[in-house]
Amino acid sequence: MSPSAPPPPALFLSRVERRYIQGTATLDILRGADFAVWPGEIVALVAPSGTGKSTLLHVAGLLERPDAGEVYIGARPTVELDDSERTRLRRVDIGFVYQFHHLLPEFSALENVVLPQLIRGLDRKVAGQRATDLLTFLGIGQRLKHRPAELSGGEQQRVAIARAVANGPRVLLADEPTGNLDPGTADHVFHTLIALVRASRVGAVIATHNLDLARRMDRRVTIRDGIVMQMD
Ligand SMILES: Nc1ncnc2c1ncn2[C@@H]1O[C@H](COP(=O)(O)OP(=O)(O)OP(=O)(O)O)[C@@H](O)[C@H]1O
Repeated sequence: MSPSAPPPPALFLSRVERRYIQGTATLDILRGADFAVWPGEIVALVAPSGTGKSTLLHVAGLLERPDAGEVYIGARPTVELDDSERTRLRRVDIGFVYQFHHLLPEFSALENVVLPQLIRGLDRKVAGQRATDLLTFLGIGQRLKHRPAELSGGEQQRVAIARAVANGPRVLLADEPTGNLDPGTADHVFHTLIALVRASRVGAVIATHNLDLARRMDRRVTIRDGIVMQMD
């Protein structure tokens, strides 16, 4: 690649197909979906229930293999990689945020953000400093030693966001990240999430039913007949 070549998309799905067999029926959920997300871009994924949002996130996050097509993380094709290489790539390059935070209850906020970095092989001190910086950026620097049960829902979700970006991923995938929060808290968490994505240049896909939040992202896409389409 020449020095002046633009950076590749953070995430690129090329002609992705994914189908499920349910009894005697075949469900063609993704039917040749093309979808690119650029570094620093935040894309809202808004589509009716059952159209394939989670499927798309699972394929993009290397949790499921497509039946056809290719998934690029940065410039790297992933479909032909073996399971251990896909797991490694997932740990380093992809962050996930779910509706329910899935934090480890017996660990503090800080430890929850340190752990994925240790699993990746980072030094404990470096990991601790990065976790502290991230949690401070997200406005919960005063809660580092609290366990999840001692935090509010919004605080828990901010810890989950810090954990998702702790390893400096290229791609952040979020499935209704504020769906479990009251509107005021959701707004605040969303705001900090956006700020973090902008600051870190991660490419983010956020599945949501909340059109108000979707309008505040860079771009909105939907899934229609198994294809990803721009909404506006
Ligand atoms: N592992 C699976 N086996 C069989 N069918 C599946 C599987 N996973 C998903 N499906 C089906 O594929 C379709 C799409 O599911 P998916 O979870 O991607 O939809 P969604 O758009 O995320 O929905 P929601 O907004 O309700 O979460 C659904 O009909 C679902 O039942």
